[in-house]
Amino acid sequence: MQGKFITFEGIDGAGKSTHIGFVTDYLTSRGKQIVSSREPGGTPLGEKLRDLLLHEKMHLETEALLMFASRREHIAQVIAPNLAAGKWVLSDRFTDASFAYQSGGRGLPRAKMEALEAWVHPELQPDLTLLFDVPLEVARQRLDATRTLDKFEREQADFFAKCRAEYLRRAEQFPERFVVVDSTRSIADIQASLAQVLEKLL
Ligand SMILES: Nc1ncnc2c1ncn2[C@@H]1O[C@H](COP(=O)(O)OP(=O)(O)OP(=O)(O)O)[C@@H](O)[C@H]1O
Ligand SMILES: Cc1cn([C@H]2C[C@H](O)[C@@H](COP(=O)(O)O)O2)c(=O)[nH]c1=O
Repeated sequence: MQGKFITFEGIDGAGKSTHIGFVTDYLTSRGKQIVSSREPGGTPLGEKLRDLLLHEKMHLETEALLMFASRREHIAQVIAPNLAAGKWVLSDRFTDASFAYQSGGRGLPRAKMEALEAWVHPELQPDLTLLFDVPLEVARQRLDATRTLDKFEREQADFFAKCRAEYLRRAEQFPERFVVVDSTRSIADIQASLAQVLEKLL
């Protein structure tokens, strides 16, 4: 039987990476085999592209194309074969991030993103997308507290406002797969909600 595909989304600092370990443990305890991965990245070539994408300046369309190049490799090497083998694949970001960042944040016309999506994965969509949603100021405080910022994380508030708005628009467009998680709550509260969401998928 085909496994399920779960994606984790949100603006930088929203808290999505924090919960991937919890979801992995929860599903493992329910007998699922889990493969956890990320975008950009997830394969040796994808990780090289990630390094470029997070640290080099480039044309907006180059950025969008490299995101999808990394994704194509990720689907071919990790996502598709593992789903076919019955494993559950968790990905820290997928195509909704391209809509949020390259279209919403940077302004690439949505039609171009839709064309790339239709080319690279015409059949594949996540079974569940967890969108961790927080006001920009909360995300910014969490980031500042923890790390050296990359190219995206150094963007201004206006950029993240547009990314967040595009994420929320996607959630409205695809209510059958999106769950918007209020990520201002405590980690324990969020994980209690996640358990309820996951139960419905099992
Ligand atoms: N609900 C929460 N309450 C308080 N702190 C949180 C919460 N969720 C995450 N954090 C903290 O915020 C910081 C950022 O979290 P995390 O790395 O999960 O964010 P992220 O959305 O994955 O960011 P990025 O996309 O940049 O990797 C971490 O220090 C984490 O411990
Ligand atoms: C998949 C994808 C990612 N991005 C951006 C979003 C983040 O700022 C970085 C990845 O960093 P993270 O800490 O691992 O979340 O890349 C993007 O702009 N477009 C995409 O498609």
